[in-house]
Amino acid sequence: MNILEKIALDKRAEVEEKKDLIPMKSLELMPGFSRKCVSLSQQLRDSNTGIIAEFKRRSPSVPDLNLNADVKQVTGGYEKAGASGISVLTDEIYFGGSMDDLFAAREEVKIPILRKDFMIDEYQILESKAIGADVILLIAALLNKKEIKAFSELAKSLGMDVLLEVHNEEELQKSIMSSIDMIGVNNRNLKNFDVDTNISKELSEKIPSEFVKVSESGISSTAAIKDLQKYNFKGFLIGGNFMKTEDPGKSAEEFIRELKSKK
Ligand SMILES: O=C(O)c1ccccc1NCC(=O)[C@H](O)[C@H](O)COP(=O)(O)O
Repeated sequence: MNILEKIALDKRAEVEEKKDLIPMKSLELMPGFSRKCVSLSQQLRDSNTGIIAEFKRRSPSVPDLNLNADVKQVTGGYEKAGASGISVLTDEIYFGGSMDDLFAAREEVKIPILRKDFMIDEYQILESKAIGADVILLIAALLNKKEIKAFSELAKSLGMDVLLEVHNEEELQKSIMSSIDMIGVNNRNLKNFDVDTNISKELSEKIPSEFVKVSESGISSTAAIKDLQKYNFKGFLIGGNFMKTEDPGKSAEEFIRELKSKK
């Protein structure tokens, strides 16, 4: 069983438990439901930098990234740095995140927040809206075409944007549909954790132009972004490169300043 299959298995058990604790109907009474979402895809279209800065304490590939990081301090720093959006890991078992982290980030920032988790049930889409997310992530490797359609249409009906993540052409082909806003290419091979931004470049021309293209994982230099921009990528999801430092907000600020200064 690969790591993604393992995560999905645990996630199913977690979601079933949650459904008993907070029924779907109760989610609709939570504050996020009355909040109007801010569109990440629009922010990326309008930006010359397009950084989606991620808050994560640890991950399967880096188990001790920044275990004691303060979510408000980091996400506030990312917003001040000029990030177009923020990604918050809410998975607890593998990433040390929580719904409280996203809730706290929502209190701190105005820019769009992507809920980074492993969506396998409609319950999680409603939950994302309830806690104040603007965007959900759907991972094509975890879902069939029918699920991608149902989950993305539900998210759109709640006013959220949808970022659909692929790692190969087969996943891309099954995911092309009008309820998707952004297509993210994950440069990380989740079987062995190798990262290679050439995956983004190779898939770029196969992504129809109506979708905002996002390159995810393993980005650690402004030169890599300048290169990916030549392939029409507008969004760049960066986690470890910022979170491994003592002050991720400052690290993002220096990175974005350097990116802006490059022709
Ligand atoms: O990061 C991992 O080890 C990982 C393992 C299994 C599933 C997902 C994983 N990462 C989630 C992400 O998508 C990344 O956190 C995100 O793209 C940022 O990547 P990076 O800039 O390389 O930290």
